[in-house]
Amino acid sequence: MTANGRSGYSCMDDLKSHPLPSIPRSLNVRSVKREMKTFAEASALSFYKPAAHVCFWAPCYKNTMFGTYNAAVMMHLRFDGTFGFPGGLINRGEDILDGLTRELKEELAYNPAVHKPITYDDYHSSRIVEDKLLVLHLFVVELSMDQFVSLEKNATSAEEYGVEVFGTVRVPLYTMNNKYGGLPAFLNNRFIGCAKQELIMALFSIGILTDDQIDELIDNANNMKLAPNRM
Ligand SMILES: O=c1[nH]cnc2c1ncn2[C@@H]1O[C@H](COP(=O)(O)OP(=O)(O)O)[C@@H](O)[C@H]1O
Repeated sequence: MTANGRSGYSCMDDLKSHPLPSIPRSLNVRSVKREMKTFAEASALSFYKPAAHVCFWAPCYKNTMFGTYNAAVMMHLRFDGTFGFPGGLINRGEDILDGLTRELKEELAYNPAVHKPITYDDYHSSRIVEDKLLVLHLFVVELSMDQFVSLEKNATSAEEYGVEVFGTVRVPLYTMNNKYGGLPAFLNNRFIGCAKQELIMALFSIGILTDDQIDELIDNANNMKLAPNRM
């Protein structure tokens, strides 16, 4: 069983029975719900171009002088200066997992034999971008901390490092005493497309954040006046 709550999907077609994930209260708004599609609905949009991205995470308890966190969650800095998840466009006729694996090799030097192969059980959700005719599939993949750290270390040897991607980051999952430093401040970065909402959804599905914590997080992120060194 995965953080996505399911198991036993062996091929792309199996995902057609996958329901919509539960959406955190703060994202349960019309604009988000309109874009979220079940895999079956998304696959029926044959003229949309698919892309797949992955949120790698690993359980890891760390108590630092800035805050405490229970998981390492990976995002990366992209060529355009925004944060997003590793992954990319799937070629016409290509299996989604094959395309995702190809992209991850290019961007992260990901090696399924070392870092754990991604399976359809790791599928989380799909969203459409109507004006770009895109369907964006998100996978949420739990690694061991050893696998996660190996992926971080390998990333600088990837073919696309310094071209399409400028390094992985661990998302700071705590909120500092000033109620802004850490995750609220991180959320005020620029994110590609719906990646910020995908991050919040992934943290909710994994069980790292509850509805109440997400509400508070968004309030704190919006409340930049609490930051001592605001720009
Ligand atoms: O983390 C993400 N979440 C959701 N959408 C993303 C993310 N990263 C990129 N995208 C979107 O996916 C599409 C493909 O972008 P990407 O740069 O990953 O593909 P590529 O590596 O094949 O060029 C773009 O429209 C981009 O806006």
